[in-house]
Amino acid sequence: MSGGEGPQRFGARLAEAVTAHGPLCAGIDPHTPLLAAWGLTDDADGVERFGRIVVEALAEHVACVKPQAAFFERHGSRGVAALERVVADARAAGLLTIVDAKRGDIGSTMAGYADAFVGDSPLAGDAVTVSPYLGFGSLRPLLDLAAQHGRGVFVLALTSNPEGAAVQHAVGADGRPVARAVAEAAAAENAGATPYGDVGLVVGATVGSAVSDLGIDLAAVNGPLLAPGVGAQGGTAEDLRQVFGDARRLVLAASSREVLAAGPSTTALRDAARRSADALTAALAG
Ligand SMILES: O=c1ccn([C@@H]2O[C@H](COP(=O)(O)O)[C@@H](O)[C@H]2O)c(=O)[nH]1
Repeated sequence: MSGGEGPQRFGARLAEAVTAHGPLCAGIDPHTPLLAAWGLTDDADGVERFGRIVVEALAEHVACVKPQAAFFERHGSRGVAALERVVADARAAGLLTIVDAKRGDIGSTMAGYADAFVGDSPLAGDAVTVSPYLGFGSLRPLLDLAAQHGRGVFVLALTSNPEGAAVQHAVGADGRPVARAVAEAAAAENAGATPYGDVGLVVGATVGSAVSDLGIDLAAVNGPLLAPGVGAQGGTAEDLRQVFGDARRLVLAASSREVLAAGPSTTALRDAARRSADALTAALAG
């Protein structure tokens, strides 16, 4: 979608936000111990308050936020309504939102997830995470609706957890490692887009040498590379340079618990996020 024909594309909006605020996507993960530490109840009201505090603290200070849908869904319909209000709050504050929902299903059901997460539903943020492990092609309805609405999609490629390798490093029938096939499919979606396309990948900060070992050309993806695992999972800003190499200009690092541990003070949250964004900017520069 080019300028003037519809909503500004996600890739363009994200690139602008990263230029303004640095490559940090702050997670909104209201874990039970964090809710307790913040003096909040472990229910729908607590997770909503938690999310809205993060939005208030970080709007105009970070490129985007990533609410983790699981922590809202665990409180049922009231939790889902809380997530909707956090997404609305972020939008009103001008903060980009990636809803980390990791949906994936057969194509016909994917159309339902598309309506929920990249269509007109109140659950739709600026982008959503999805799983390609029912086949990249099964994502088609969601990829198409996201493009129509100027929204983004982050496809799991090399996840930050150690168990992911058993599936993602496996070599498929066509001789390509599964994660490389996912990366090449994302690249095809983004061909020709500037500054980059709307279909990103999830590649953990903790994956070590997997990108080069599997022969994955991340720069060719030409889409944002969401890198969770910085902070609580042991990944560092310096690791990102090693993992992403020439593709580092595409990196959007995700960090949740490390930043959230500074709350509930909005000033302390903001300071923690700024420190993290500055370290990431420095590590990824040049
Ligand atoms: O490969 C992945 C994909 C997603 N995540 C999510 O990111 C955050 C990480 O939280 P931290 O507190 O910074 O560890 C969380 O919501 C995960 O579900 C990931 O970690 N790895």
